[in-house]
Formats: sequence, C-alpha cells, structure tokens
Amino acid sequence: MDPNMLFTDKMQLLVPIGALLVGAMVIVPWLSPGSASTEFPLAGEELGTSEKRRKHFIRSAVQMHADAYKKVREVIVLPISYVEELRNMPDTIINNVEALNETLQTHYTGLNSYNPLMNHVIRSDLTHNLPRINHLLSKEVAQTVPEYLGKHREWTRVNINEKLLKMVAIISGHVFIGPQLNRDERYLDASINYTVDLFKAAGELQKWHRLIRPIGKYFIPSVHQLHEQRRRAKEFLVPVVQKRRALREAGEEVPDDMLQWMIAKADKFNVSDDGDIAETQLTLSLAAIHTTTLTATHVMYDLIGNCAEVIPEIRKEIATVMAENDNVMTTQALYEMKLLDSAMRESQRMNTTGPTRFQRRVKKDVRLSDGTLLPAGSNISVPHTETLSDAAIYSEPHKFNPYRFYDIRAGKVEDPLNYTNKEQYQFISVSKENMGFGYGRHACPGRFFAANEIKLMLARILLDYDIKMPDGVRGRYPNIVRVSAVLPDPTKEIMFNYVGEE
Ligand code: HEM
Repeated sequence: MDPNMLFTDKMQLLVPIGALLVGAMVIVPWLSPGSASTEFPLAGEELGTSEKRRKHFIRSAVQMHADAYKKVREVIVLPISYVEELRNMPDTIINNVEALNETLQTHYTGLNSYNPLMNHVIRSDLTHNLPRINHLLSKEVAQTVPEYLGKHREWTRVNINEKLLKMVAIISGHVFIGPQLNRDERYLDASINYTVDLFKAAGELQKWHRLIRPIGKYFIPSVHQLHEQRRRAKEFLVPVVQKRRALREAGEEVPDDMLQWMIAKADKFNVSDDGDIAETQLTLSLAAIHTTTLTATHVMYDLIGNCAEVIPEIRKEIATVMAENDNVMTTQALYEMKLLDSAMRESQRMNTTGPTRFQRRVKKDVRLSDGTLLPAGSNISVPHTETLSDAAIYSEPHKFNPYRFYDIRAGKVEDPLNYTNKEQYQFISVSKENMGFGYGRHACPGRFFAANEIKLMLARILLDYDIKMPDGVRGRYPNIVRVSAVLPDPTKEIMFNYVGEE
C-alpha cells in the first residue's frame, strides 16, 4: 500500500486503527514477545503487565535501571563478572546487531545496522592510517576551530555543543568524504540530521506497541521525515560515489578517504549497489558524529565547570608536548598529552550515556560456568553507570578528578584494579570495568579516530582560547535525560576569549 495514500486518507483509517489499538491493548498484556523465561527476578514486576513495564521504561528508564540494577526479565542485567565469558562468543550466539535493531526500530526506520564493510574499513583503513593522515586532520582542525569559535579578543558567549557538532562533522568529513565536500551543506545536513531524525523516529515508534507499529509508522511524521532525509542524502551521495568509481575504473588518481577505501573494498563485501555505499556513509556519520560531539561537549563542560583551576596545567602540557614535537600534533604528540587524556576519560566516566552497556540478544541458550542459564531469545546487558561510580573501584567516585587516570598511569597512585598494564587507563582502553566504548568483539572500532579528533580539537581550543563559565553560573551544567540516554545540555553557553596568533 502506498504510504502517502495512508496519510491523505488518514480519517478513513481511524476507525479500523482505533479497533486495532483497543484489541492490542487487551491482548498485549498477556503476550511478551522477545522475552524468555529465566531464573532472574523481574524489575517493575509490581507494575503488573509487560505493557505497563514497557511504558514505564520509556518514561523512566534511567531510574528503572538504577532501582533494578541486577534484575529484569525483558533485559537481563548481568553482573560485569560474566562479561569475560561472553565477550568473545560469536554473533550466532550473542548478537549485538539484533539488540540494536530493537532500539533503532530498524524494521521501520530502514537502517541497515549490519554493515561489515564499514566496520572493516574503520578497523583496517581508518585506524591504521591515522598516523599518516593526522597532519591533514590537524590542519583541518586549525582552520575549522576559529571558523566556528571566532577570533574575538574579548569574552564572547558560545553555544559550544552546536559549534562542536559542525566542527566534528567537518573535521570527520575531511576523512570520510574528502576536503572538497566536507563543507558542502548537503553533506553537513546528511551527516548531522540523519542521526537526529533516526533517533526521533525510533523513539516515536517505541511509544506504539510492537503489534501496531506496522500501521503506526504511517502516522508518525518523524518516520516520514527520516525517509525523506535518507532520500535527499542519497540524491547527493550516489552521484559522488559514481564519480569516484569512474575515476577508479579509468585508472586515474583517486582521493585518499573513507569513501574511496569503501569503494575499493566493496566487492570483497558483496556491496555492488552505489546506493548501498551512499547509505554506508550515512551509517558512518550516525556512528561517529554525535557520539564524538557529545563526548567533547561533556569534556568542555567538565573542564570549566569542574576543574577550571587545572586548565592552565593542561594547556602547559599541550604547549610542552607541541614544542617537543616540532609543533606538529602527531599521533605520538597526542599520546603524550596524558593529563588531557586523563581528563577526557574522567569526563566519560562521570557522564555515561546510559545506565547499561553490552546490549546483546542471546540467540542460543548459554549456560555460564556457574550454571546460570541465559535463555535463547533473551536480551542481556551489564551495568555501566553503576560500575563507573563504584566506590570499591574509584575513590571519591562522585568527585571529578582530572588527574585520576594520569596518576595511576604515572604510578603515583595505586591501581585499584591491579591491571598488569597501566596503559589500560588511556581514554581509548576498554575493559569490563569501563565500557565507555563498549567491550569485546564489538567494542567501538572508531574510538581511536574519535580520541584523536577530540584531542586535536581540545588541544587547539585550549591553546588559542581562554574559556570560562558565564558570570554568575556556578558549577558544571547538569546533564539532561531523554528516555534512557543521558546527554549534555545542548542549549548551554560558555565564554571564549581568543588569545592565539593573529
Ligand atoms: C567518543 C565517540 C564515540 C563513542 C563514545 C562511541 C561508543 C561506542 C559504543 C559504546 C559502541 C558499542 C560497543 C559495544 O556494544 O560493545 C560503539 C560501536 C561502534 N562504533 Fe563507536 N563511539 C564513538 C565514536 C565512533 C566513531 C568516530 C566511529 C567511526 C569512525 C564509530 C564507529 C562505531 C561502529 C562501527 C560500532 C559498531 C561496532 C561493531 O558492531 O562491531 N564510533 N561505539
């Protein structure tokens, strides 16, 4: 059926849909699709039906997780000790994509969440090439930061989240699609707004019970907006892909970026359609742009709101490292910015994006070594926020300490987890105790690029600007909660004063 017809004939459909809704409300509480019986206690049991729990979860997910911590049948929240056993299990047993499909409602939003080509190119081309392309990124950062923050030699209010979003899209775009197109408004629109539209549509879809979503999708404007966004993005991207292919086939010199690396490896992954490659670019932006922006915004808020007195120390570190590396922000130079790295990791520790990590669907019954059964069909996750604020692991866990990981790496403070290698406390390091970037075979492959980019931007900002909270604002800007996501408040402003070269 033509979806447009459904929209124009909405009135005629209201009666049958109303009937379906009532039917669903009566039937659904006795159905619990996707759940499987386990020996675990159930969070929200007191609410009565699974439908009531679902609705309560949409309203108060963070609270529900905090209250439950180790309960719930729909999602089994396991203690982190089990993760070592689970982390390397194949996707045929413990599956990350199916868990994501549910969150992002891919069946209706049309997202192709299984993208081995993209994952491969990130792992083997992007990360591998970072040392080689870093000077290009560094130049892009040097151009983009003043372009968006200005060069005002007086205190100026800036909405930093908004600016970072554009900066991250442009700087990432230099590597994703190349310097000719990374400032093109069509690229920026696609790389930023596709994610916004996708999350909006998925969130709206989840408000409808799963049985009526096939109909509900036609009545959700954000779902239409998403499909329109995808159409527009492809209209722009497909000809770019075609041109790139033509260059390659003609044996001419080709650009050195993600798009070209993807085209070069597309055959190996049986991706022959240009539209699919264009879509892969969109999925790349989805994985990369907002995640990096949110993380960088948190760090900025923490630096000025939680440890402004340490900013001169971090700036000194950056300046010293630069001087020792011929004023070039090489990979080695970024590695040596250890106080900055520690402040970033501390910021990520204190600003978890959600209460749990390691969201996976169990595909086949798993019997853990202590006899615990994870039944096929169940969804699992492990606590994240609670682990990162556990006083047994972190002294004064609710205090922002920019030196926390710096001191452990330098051997000045005892390592509470006794890792053999203290480099495990770098921003990019993942462990079961810190899943900021996930854990196991599906841990974020883009974290090396993200860390690189955030450091390049922050180092440039801290060298060239004095920054502070607006007069009269005390402490750090509080985060906001949307369903189960915790985000930095995107509406807030901070003060910038340019102190760099003319
Ligand atoms: C600071 C920024 C970022 C954060 C906090 C972040 C976080 C995460 C997390 C938590 C996961 C899930 C891991 C798991 O389930 O075990 C993930 C997966 C992923 N991330 Fe990131 N990410 C960031 C930046 C990026 C960037 C820049 C890229 C691409 C260049 C990227 C690409 C991916 C991909 C492709 C996956 C899926 C991996 C798989 O399925 O095997 N991420 N990320």
